[in-house]
Amino acid sequence: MQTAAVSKLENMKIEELLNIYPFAKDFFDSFGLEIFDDDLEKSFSKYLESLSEDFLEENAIDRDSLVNSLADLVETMEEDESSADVESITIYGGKDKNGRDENINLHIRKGEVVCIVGPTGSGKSRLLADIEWVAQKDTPTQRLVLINGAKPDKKWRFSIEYKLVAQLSQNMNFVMDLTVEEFVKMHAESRLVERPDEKVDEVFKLANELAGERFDRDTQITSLSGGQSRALMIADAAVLSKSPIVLIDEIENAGIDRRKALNLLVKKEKIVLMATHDPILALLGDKRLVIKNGGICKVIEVEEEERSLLPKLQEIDDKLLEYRNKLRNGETLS
Ligand SMILES: Nc1ncnc2c1ncn2[C@@H]1O[C@H](COP(=O)(O)OP(=O)(O)OP(=O)(O)O)[C@@H](O)[C@H]1O
Repeated sequence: MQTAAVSKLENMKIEELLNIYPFAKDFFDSFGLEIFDDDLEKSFSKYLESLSEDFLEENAIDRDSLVNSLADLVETMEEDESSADVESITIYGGKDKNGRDENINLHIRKGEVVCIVGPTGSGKSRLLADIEWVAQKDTPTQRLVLINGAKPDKKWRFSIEYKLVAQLSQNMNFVMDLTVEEFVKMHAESRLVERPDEKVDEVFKLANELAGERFDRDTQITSLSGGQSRALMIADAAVLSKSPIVLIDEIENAGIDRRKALNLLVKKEKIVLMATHDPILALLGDKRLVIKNGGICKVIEVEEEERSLLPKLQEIDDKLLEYRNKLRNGETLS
């Protein structure tokens, strides 16, 4: 708990506190604390002192934990606001592996999907890492990343509470002995979302829509298939994560509905960047960054002409899926 935040609250007049943090009214109500007109001029600490010991005992509360809980709530609400307001990121090019200028100035807006392509070792992960770290010419690439067109607030780089980026990696190794419902609920509670039960329902429903095979709320997470756990992670990131940017490494062959997964993230107004060589995902994206020798060497806007290949690719993909399922079920392919 930050003591500065606590003492700021303690010194604030009740009237000021309710004006700046309207949700404090619900907070007081939930503890049965009534605010009368003559309380408005009191500081929060004076107000707390005016509560009788009997009242505190009856309601099983104490002054310190009231201040701390309100400070926690303020922190969470402020985090919500600041996470919601990332409208864009801008990447100013640095140098490639030979020290040549990257010559790029790339603007990515909320709701955009950007694919990153390039040979092994070309620097795709480095680019994702530069974004995650909000590079300020202080990484091997010397790239500069801006948020909303400006130098980023320190919180994006140095605070653990403000996570700019949610990473979805290929390996979902669950080791916990929990059911799907318990796992998602734990996430919802740790992220202090409002109405956690509704959010848990939403994550579960979406994850099942994305997964090839259905699973139940009481399925153990350790027994989910690769596709099911990936679907659960994507739904979880879309609904519960406050991070405005989602970075995904390859999701091909994960047995999930990739189009729905992307649509879901876009609908939640996230910026999505993914390293992928899956042609369907590449065509579903808005642009494609081509990486060579550590630098972005080309930006391809996905045009209608290229995108018109999608139905054909989808058909091939469905066919492959059908064969894969046949193999899975022990059938022959002829
Ligand atoms: N512009 C650069 N200047 C210096 N080093 C760089 C640059 N870009 C990338 N590198 C370094 O090159 C190495 C390979 O990069 P990276 O791991 O990002 O490649 P990749 O495309 O993700 O590879 P893979 O497809 O195999 O995962 C890393 O050590 C990375 O830090």
